Formats: sequence, C-alpha cells, structure tokens
Amino acid sequence: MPSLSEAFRAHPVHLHHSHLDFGSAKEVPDTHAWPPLDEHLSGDKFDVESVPVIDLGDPNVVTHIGHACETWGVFHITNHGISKQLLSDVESQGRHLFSLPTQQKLKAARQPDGVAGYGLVRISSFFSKLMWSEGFTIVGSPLEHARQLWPCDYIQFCNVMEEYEKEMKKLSGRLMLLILESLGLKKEDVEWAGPAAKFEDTCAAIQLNWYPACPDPTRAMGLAEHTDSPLITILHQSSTSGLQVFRERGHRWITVPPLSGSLVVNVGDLLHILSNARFHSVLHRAVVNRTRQRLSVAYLWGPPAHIEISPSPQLVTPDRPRLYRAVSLSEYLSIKAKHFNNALPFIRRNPLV
Ligand SMILES: C=C1C[C@]23C[C@@]1(O)CC[C@H]2[C@@]12CCC[C@@](C)(C(=O)O1)[C@H]2[C@@H]3C(=O)O
Ligand SMILES: O=C(O)CCC(=O)C(=O)O
Ligand SMILES: [Fe+2]
Repeated sequence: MPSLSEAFRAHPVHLHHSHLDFGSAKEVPDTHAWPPLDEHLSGDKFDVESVPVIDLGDPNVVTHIGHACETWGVFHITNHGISKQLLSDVESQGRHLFSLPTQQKLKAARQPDGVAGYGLVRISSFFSKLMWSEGFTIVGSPLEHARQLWPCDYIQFCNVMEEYEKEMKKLSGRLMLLILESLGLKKEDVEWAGPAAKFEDTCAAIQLNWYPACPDPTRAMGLAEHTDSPLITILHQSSTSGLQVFRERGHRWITVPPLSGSLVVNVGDLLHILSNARFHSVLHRAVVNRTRQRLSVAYLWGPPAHIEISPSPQLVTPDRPRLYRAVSLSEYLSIKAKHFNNALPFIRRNPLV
C-alpha cells in the first residue's frame, strides 16, 4: 500500500530509533519508566471471563463471530488453515531479525515520514516515556529493508514474509465474508471486494513486535494502549503472554493468553465505522515479562487506501442513526497520526442528521 505513506508525509514522526540496549539493562531507566502497572500483572489470576475461541469449521461460525465482534471486539480462531510450519518460520525469521546488532538493524530504520522499516512504533510520539519494545513494519515487499539488514542473505526472510502475507490476505478475505454475513450484509454490498468477492485489492501491513525481558515489568510498557486502524488485525503471539484487551464491562484489562496454533483477531476502527458502531474496535496493549522475551506478528488488513468506508446503509435505522461520515484508510491514518486514540470523534456525524 504505497499510497499510505501519503498519510504520514504530512505528519512525520522524529523518533530517535537508537534507543536502549535492552539486553544489558539491569533496571528500568527513567526514560522507560511508566507509572506503576501492578493491575496488569495480576490479570491472568483473577480473570473471570475469557476471550471467545471460535472454530472456523463450526457450522454456527457466523453467529459466533458476530457475537464476539459485538461483545468483545476480539476473538481467537482455530481451524484457520495457516500451517504450524509457516507460523514457526515467521517466528524464527522475526527472532533472527531482532537478534541482529542494533547498528545493523538501524540500517533499515523507518524514515520519519515512512511506514515501513525498523524502529519504535509510530505511536511512541504520543507518550513521554519510551516503550519496552522494538518493531519492524513491512508494507508490500520486504526486499529493500531485508537487503539492508542482510546484504548477502536476505532471501529466506523475504520468502517467508511473502508467503505469510499471501496466506494472511486469503484468511482476512475469508474472515471478512463471515463478518459481513454476521452483520446481515452480502458480499455484493461491498464494492471494493471485487469480482467473486476475492478482496484482491486491499491494504495491509505486517508488524513484527519484539519485547525483550524486562527487569521490572510493573514499571515498563511493551506497547501502549491503542486500537488498530484498519478493518481487522490477525495476531500471532509466541508462547509468552503479554497481549491484554480492555473490557469496558468491568473496566479492567484482560489477558489474551496464547493458545497453541490459534490466532487472535481484533476489530479495527474501520470495521467499527462500517458496522455503524455495532462492532467495537478493541483497545489493547502489550505488557512485558521479567524472564521471557516475546515476539508477536500482527497482520493489519484494510480496504484500498483511497476507498471510502462508511456505515453500511442497511445498518442505519431510525433507532440507530448514522454515526460516522465516510472516510478512507489513508485519510483516517492521517487523522490518527494527529489525534491518535481520539481519532474517531473527528469523523463522527451529528446523530440527528
Ligand atoms: C496500516 C497501518 C496501521 C498501523 C500504521 C500502518 O501504516 C502500519 C503499522 C500499523 C501499526 C502497528 C502497531 C500499532 C499501530 C497503532 C502503529 O503505530 O503502527 C498500528 C497502525 C494503526 O493501526 O493505526
Ligand atoms: O504484541 C501484541 O500482542 C500486540 C501487538 C499489537 O497490538 C499491534 O502490533 O498492533
Ligand atoms: Fe494493535
């Protein structure tokens, strides 16, 4: 999605990517010290409810997905068809990348107005403290950055990431059809789905996140709370937990444990808009661990950058007036680049109109 860079060109983020050497840190320095987070660490022990697990082969899959999107905005999927081998390959390529010396990784540093490359996540600019993580974003071909990282040995990384992108794209299209059905919509209702509703033309990014072990996890933040902007995110987390979702009901953070072989699906802001707020984009964050490092691989999937997404007319009723104006992913990302977690109100329509 090269046109997405337009969204960031107007809002360059000057992050100083040469940050802490996490491996040798004996304590959390002031630059990375967040207000104490004791609640998140007890998450697992006291969680009374858990994120739904949905078998994509279940005959009632559509009902389950609709219910999960409405009540949670996040769910695990099993029977998704992505091979264990591919998940393990993508994980080992991610580890390979983050274990490179810092100076080498910085050769592929993301530019201030760019989308792809190595560095701190873009949202870091909204916080006064730094996060306990490193990221690498792939948009389109990973070739250019992979060559900077491994001048003579980049092919395997590219092959694995390209295969992952291809499989995730197929799975996203499949999930989108189930999601549309759960909203009572037909594939014909979504013009940009293209012939045979194959969703050939879409915008996507792979975000590799690396969370080193941390001497004091109560004072550090792996990835600060945010919602994802596009339609859906499919997340593969390694065997170490860290992902948490905010539960409006109960007003607390719930840990999403890694379930071997399953993937986590998040509702993004554009799906919230398309569903006229029936589905909620889930607020989530990643916490860190005292002894274990953690890798996660997020695939963020949306419509072509300039296609306008608006609340589906079938979901607008006298009881549920249209809540948002139309917005493209590109425009939405530029609003988000300015207003971050407060972006949705900027496209909210007066409910009485
Ligand atoms: C398509 C995109 C969504 C994203 C910005 C991006 O251009 C590529 C990276 C994505 C990501 C991943 C980590 C969290 C996030 C908020 C961020 O800073 O970069 C998301 C962005 C998003 O969903 O807005
Ligand atoms: O690491 C995680 O579990 C969350 C990652 C995430 O939210 C993202 O990449 O957008
Ligand atoms: Fe996210």
